[in-house]
Amino acid sequence: MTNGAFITFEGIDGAGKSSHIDALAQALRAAGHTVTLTREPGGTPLAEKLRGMLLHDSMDALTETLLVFAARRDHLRCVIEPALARGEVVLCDRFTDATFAYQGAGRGFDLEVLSYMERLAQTGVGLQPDLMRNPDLTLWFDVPPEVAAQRLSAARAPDRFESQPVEFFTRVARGYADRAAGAPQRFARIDSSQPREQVAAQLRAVVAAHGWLAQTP
Ligand SMILES: Nc1ncnc2c1ncn2[C@@H]1O[C@H](COP(=O)(O)OP(=O)(O)O)[C@@H](O)[C@H]1O
Ligand SMILES: Cc1cn([C@H]2C[C@H](O)[C@@H](COP(=O)(O)OP(=O)(O)O)O2)c(=O)[nH]c1=O
Repeated sequence: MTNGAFITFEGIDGAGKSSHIDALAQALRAAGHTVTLTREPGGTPLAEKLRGMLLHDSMDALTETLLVFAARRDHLRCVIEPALARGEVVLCDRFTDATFAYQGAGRGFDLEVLSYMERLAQTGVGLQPDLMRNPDLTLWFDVPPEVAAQRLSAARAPDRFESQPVEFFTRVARGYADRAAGAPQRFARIDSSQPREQVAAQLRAVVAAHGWLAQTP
């Protein structure tokens, strides 16, 4: 058994995840936790190579899904499970909810096949052979797609996913909402259309409510 915690960050591109993950890692470290900060697709040398292909090379939805799960399996085996076994807090920028949202809802890939692949990729990698690894908490940055698009257009050159039209992100956002409805105990919705300071305060309050940070008065 492990005392570690697996916390994932999710949301459409431009929702504001990356703006908060470092600060949360710092707060957790200040509270005495050892934190592994990582991301998907990526987090290992192999998975980072796959990330490069996923973000820049054109491919069909099945190829995309296979690469995403291959990267995830390697990441779980080499980084996430060992960190959790050491009792660390793992903060991961995206995980399987992104696959259901982007490949499933966004690109229309079969959700039942995704569920099967999820089970296959996330089982038998840790100390408990029968356990299917899932996040303990998913921080879902929810923002209207139009707001996210506006933020992104001001921020950076788009990759293959970010250059999709706003209708794609409307489907992706719906995919996240469906995943959240299916696992309400695991998901915490962060209203990411708020100003940055309020988003940070809400985030901190959620993590504190789970006992990983002190409650602020
Ligand atoms: N609450 C916010 N209000 C306004 N702009 C924000 C907010 N949070 C993030 N941004 C800006 O929006 C852009 C996308 O944020 P980012 O954290 O990179 O999103 P993500 O990692 O979810 O794609 C960045 O330019 C960032 O500075
Ligand atoms: C994990 C994952 C990410 N993605 C996509 C979503 C993002 O557009 C992209 C990379 O995610 P991200 O790390 O959020 O990129 P950035 O920090 O540049 O915003 O990969 C999927 O399509 N499926 C997945 O399973």
